Amino acid sequence: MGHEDNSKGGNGGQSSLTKSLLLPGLILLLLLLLAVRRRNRRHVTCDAPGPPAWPLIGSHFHVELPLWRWVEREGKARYGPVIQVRFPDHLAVIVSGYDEIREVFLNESLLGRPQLPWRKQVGGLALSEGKLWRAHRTFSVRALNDFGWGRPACQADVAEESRQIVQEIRDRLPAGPAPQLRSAELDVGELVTQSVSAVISRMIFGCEQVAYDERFYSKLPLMQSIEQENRLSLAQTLMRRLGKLPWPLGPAVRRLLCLGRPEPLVMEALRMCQEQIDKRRRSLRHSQQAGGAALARQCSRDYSDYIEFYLREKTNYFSDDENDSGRRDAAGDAAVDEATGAATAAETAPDDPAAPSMRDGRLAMTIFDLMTGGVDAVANLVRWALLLASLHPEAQRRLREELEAAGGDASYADKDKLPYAEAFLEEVQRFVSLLPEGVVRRAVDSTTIGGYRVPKGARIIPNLYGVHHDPLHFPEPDRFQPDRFLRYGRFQPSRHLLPFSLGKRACPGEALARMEAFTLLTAILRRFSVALPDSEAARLDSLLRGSDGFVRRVVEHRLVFTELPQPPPTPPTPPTQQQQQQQAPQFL
Ligand code: HEM
Repeated sequence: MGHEDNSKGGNGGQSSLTKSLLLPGLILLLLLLLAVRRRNRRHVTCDAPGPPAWPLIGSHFHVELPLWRWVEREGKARYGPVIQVRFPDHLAVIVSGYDEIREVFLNESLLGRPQLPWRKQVGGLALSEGKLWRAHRTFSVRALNDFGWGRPACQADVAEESRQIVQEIRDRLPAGPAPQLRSAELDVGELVTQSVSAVISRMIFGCEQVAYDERFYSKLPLMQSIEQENRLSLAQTLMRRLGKLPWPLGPAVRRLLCLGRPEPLVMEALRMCQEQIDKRRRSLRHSQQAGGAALARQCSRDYSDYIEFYLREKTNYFSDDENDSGRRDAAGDAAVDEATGAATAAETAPDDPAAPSMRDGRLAMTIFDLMTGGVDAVANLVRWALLLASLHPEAQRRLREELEAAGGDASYADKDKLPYAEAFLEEVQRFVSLLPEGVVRRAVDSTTIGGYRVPKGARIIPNLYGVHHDPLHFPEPDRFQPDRFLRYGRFQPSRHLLPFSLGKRACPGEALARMEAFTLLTAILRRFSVALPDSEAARLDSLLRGSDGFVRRVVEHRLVFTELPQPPPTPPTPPTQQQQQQQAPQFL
């Protein structure tokens, strides 16, 4: 009995313990459920259709990368023009219809970009947001527009570059007996990239160009960060998610995985850029000491370069509290200071506008963005245009006839006389869609797209390839047909073609890109015919597929370049009266 009583007493003790724990447990659970409900109410969830999503791994196994290919192959037909895809560390919304993409580009709540922890506070153009982005954007667009980028003076620079590339190609052709046309199989990819990068580096750094260095152009932050983002493995996205956990776990994971610091390659690129900025600053100072005359002698152009503009105008554009929130990301700042050798604000004499400051680090980031944005896309546009010209001899013939009819050395200023050349390049942009997913945006506030709710923080991917290949707007979209951009013999652009996007975040380099691509392509095709050699024809499918990067790069290939009979050489255009009268600018 005593034993029974004891055991009863023991069970009774356990059950009273259970009872006393049950009530607080239930209350805790109830509170948790209420908190989750409140949170869900506060946080808008996306109601767009999409593939199934599983806890932690999201829709990882239901989609393929790059997303635009998956959307075109099956996603669009199954889920429609707005699709949500959940990844372990973020929600992506892929938008394919023209009306919906237009809505994205013009929506103020979708002006953000996915944020890399270290990049947030160091500015740059392409991946910053808020006030910081606005300040850099206003500054850069002003520099691009008002200081001659895309204007006649700058056109002369590009024309000079196109003469040089033509000469380089000629030099690579074997000498032959006089009446026979000289011909050779060449890969001109690097020549084109060098030309484009020479133009843009002269515009940014002035006359002292940065020597061509492939690392500098292929590994720059804009490309690198976006491409890395697009290629993250499941394990990497899971790590990212762990890094978002609350203190102390999240910060510990971030520190362990070095998530808050720029890549060593980015640091190297920043350092290279800072060296150029310092060099330019010194030369401008010397030129000012010599009364501006030295610069005028040294450079034959009449527009400012980007750094010159920065040194002269920065106080008008940037204030000390330009940070979005006033918070500074210590790890990011320190890393960029270290990379660029820039002094912190405290070390900088406030009344010395030429002294290095933290903003030099930001200038370096913006320059990277302009150079990577500028070089890779434009060089690939010209290379795609040459490849497509080689596959369409009839288009090539019409283009050349038009160039001959417009006069031996017709330039970009004569483009109204060259509607077929413009239509040809427009069709290259459509057919290839160089940035098939544009540049990813981020919702800075909850909003809607095509009537679907989209929460703050979601990444928005505009499927530009999909719009450019929509049979509703471009019949037989997989046929290369420049004539679709001609009407009664005149160039007729289409509003459904959006290679440079629209609205406040649209590509700031559009005018320059169009001018460069047009000038280089017409200069090359005026002097040479291009054809695909048999050795390359065997892998035509992979050539037409291109690479699956952020920019659809042309894969390496050779074309047969045959020199055409030369028109008589025309002397270089003398400087205009306005150009001669223009005073050497004052800086520093
Ligand atoms: C064929 C050539 C080019 C194409 C197809 C292209 C396309 C684009 C697109 C689609 C965007 C994204 C806009 C958005 O999010 O709405 C963009 C942004 C950008 N592009 Fe271009 N681009 C080209 C050439 C250039 C050139 C020559 C430069 C530099 C001079 C440049 C610099 C930039 C920069 C800095 C951004 C980021 C702008 C921002 O976020 O505010 N691009 N480009």
